[in-house]
Amino acid sequence: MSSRILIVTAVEAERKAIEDGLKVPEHYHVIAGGAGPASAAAATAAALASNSYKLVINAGIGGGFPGRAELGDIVISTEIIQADLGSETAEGFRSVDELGFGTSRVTANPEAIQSILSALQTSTDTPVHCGPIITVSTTTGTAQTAEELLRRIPEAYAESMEGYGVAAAASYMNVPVLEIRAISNTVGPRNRDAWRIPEALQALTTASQKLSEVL
Ligand SMILES: O=C(O)c1cccc(C(=O)CC[C@H]2O[C@@H](n3cnc4c(=O)[nH]cnc43)[C@H](O)[C@@H]2O)c1
Repeated sequence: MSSRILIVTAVEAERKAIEDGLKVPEHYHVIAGGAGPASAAAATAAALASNSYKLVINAGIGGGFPGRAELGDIVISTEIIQADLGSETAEGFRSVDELGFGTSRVTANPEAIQSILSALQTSTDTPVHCGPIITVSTTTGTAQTAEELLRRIPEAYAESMEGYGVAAAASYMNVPVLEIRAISNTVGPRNRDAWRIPEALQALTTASQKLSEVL
């Protein structure tokens, strides 16, 4: 079995933040696969078709749900959920799972979660949370959408745009997967001036340093 880990980010700045923290870079392949679930799935599938990996990680900055994950915190996924994959009906949104023609959920690898969680909790002051991370094709920009997403997935901690794409490709190839997000902004009314991207990228580098000590 391969000993390498594939890490997929959306953009180059996230890729660099991860790579800057890695202790033994040759044990990892870090790619920026593009924004959104389709680009992320395509990039992950292409990487998995040409090499074998023991684990796939989707990593980057993300939105945190207020009261669950604050700016600069780290969230590790327990489940990766495409929150907008389904149908609108007269009774409201129904996921593909409820409608019976697919799944919008991938369970993250429990052993990898535990290893990363222990490494981060014992060695950094950064708060680390474990919970579902949702994937959306459109970044949430209103309180109404944030409420609707929490109605659909009450236990969500964070939001991103790539997790489910990466997870779907990894699951298809039977490779364990998880998602890690450093919180750059709050999920809710859009306020780009309040995004803390440099701080989130720094938290990502620290997390990458620590995870590369245990994976
Ligand atoms: O402008 C920059 O310097 C810069 C540096 C690093 C990353 C970015 C991005 O815009 C990354 C986009 C990426 O971030 C995720 N993200 C962040 N916040 C949210 C959110 O509230 N809801 C959904 N996704 C979010 C997402 O995965 C994007 O692909 C810019």
